[in-house]
Amino acid sequence: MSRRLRAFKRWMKAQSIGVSDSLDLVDAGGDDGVSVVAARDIAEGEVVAAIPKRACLTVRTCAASEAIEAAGIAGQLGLSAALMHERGLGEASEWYGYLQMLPRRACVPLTWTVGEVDELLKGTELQKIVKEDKIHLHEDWKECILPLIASDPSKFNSKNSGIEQYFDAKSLVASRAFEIDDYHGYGMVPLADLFNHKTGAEDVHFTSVCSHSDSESCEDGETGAGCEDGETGTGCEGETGAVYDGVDDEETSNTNISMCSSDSTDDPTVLQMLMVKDVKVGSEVFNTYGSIGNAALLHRYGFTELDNPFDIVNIDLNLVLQRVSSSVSPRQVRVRHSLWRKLDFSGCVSQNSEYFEISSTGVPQLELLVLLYMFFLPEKQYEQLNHTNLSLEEPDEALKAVISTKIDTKSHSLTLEVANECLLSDDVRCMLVSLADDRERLYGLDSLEDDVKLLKGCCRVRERKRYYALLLRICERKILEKLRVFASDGYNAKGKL
Ligand SMILES: C[S@@+](CC[C@H](N)C(=O)[O-])C[C@H]1O[C@@H](n2cnc3c(N)ncnc32)[C@H](O)[C@@H]1O
Repeated sequence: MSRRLRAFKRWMKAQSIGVSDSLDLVDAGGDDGVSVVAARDIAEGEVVAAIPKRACLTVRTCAASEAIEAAGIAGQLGLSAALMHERGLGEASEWYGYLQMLPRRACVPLTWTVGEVDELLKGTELQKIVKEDKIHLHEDWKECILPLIASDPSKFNSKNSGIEQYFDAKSLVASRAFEIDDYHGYGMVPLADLFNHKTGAEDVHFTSVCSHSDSESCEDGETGAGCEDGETGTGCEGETGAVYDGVDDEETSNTNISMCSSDSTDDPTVLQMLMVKDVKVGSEVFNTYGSIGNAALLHRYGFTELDNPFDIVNIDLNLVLQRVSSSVSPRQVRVRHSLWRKLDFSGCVSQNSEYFEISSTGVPQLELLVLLYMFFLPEKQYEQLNHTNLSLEEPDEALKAVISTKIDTKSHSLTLEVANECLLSDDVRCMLVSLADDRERLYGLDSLEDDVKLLKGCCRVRERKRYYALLLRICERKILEKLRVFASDGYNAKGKL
């Protein structure tokens, strides 16, 4: 066992953090860090860890609580300030045994250089987003952390709370923090943050009994879940007393907990890790950070997964308008785009850009199909649609109106399949293929095959950034391939209508 793990176990024991003897903590070092492995067969329903909330590092529990609260900083920003301050205290921090286990920073794109972002994330949606994040974080630091330094230089200074330290802390908070309850808000939860992620196949859930509810258990199970400006509430004042006593005297062994089912405690001052599946001895025990695509996984946690069913590719609205302009007149693009909006259709909107999602199976967002369909609608049907009186409060009213330019919607029940088939005119299918090509060109000159070859020669441990960025590109490009198949399958499906 590594020295840092031994120190962490001693610290957990002192904090009355209970760990079941069914869990082994394994330290691989480097960016892979620690993982949790089953030391024996574990049964669904077992509580494998119990963590008093007061052992979590939050704005409420940290030594600089007053200064941070007086500055009105909450959410992830407040927690980042708390983390920076505790790290600055070194061995004097109450959380030193925990903090010495953490990497200096998480290997997330936010902490990559701009050069690395431009090279490794070229063509992916993250390239722009991460550069914007960097700018926003600089602003946050100037607007919130600099005044904190000015307000209490005994606690915050440029050495523990400089811009570098802020990026380090923010990357750790984003990739490891949990939402604890209304009172604590976000927190670093020792032990719970050692479980790695597996999409849709987790073994364990993080559970917290809500501070404002007597009976409900609020299951979150996601690290880094929630938004930047999440606020801490003021409901329940401090918790008292140790809850679980370690029963093992050996300094390097787990602080065993004896309870074995979720019924054993409904103590609102304690967080639990509850098994939701049987796990065999020797297997890794996984948590889930949520059902999210690879770009989101890389953005927040610094890794990606092959065959992630929640993976998506985005196609920007501007790219669509540009591509369509090569086939229809600028006036037609403008007028029909505007009718699409009037009918209350829109893409997804994030950070000043509007885009359409293509699912992991290559199926485009319905709104994109509607838009493309409308661009190529013959003038007569377009005029009919333009003059239809619609009550947009009715669900699917606008979609029905669009579809009724092709089929009699009264004699067809409007399923997604029917809608897809109707909207997939020859022009739409051609456009989808062209859009897949346009989107693919953003990755540069290397082909998908080149990327696959590069990945084969890339070491995940030594070249972590390149490896996961390549995997993201490859997965996105495979989705674009599936989009092309979706577009051509439309030919076969056409006869069915
Ligand atoms: C909450 S921590 C999990 C524990 C972490 N392994 C450690 O050493 O502390 C989250 C980080 O673990 C790593 N991680 C978690 N799940 C992973 C996975 N499935 N593949 C690769 N890295 C993973 C990522 O670096 C992520 O930012």
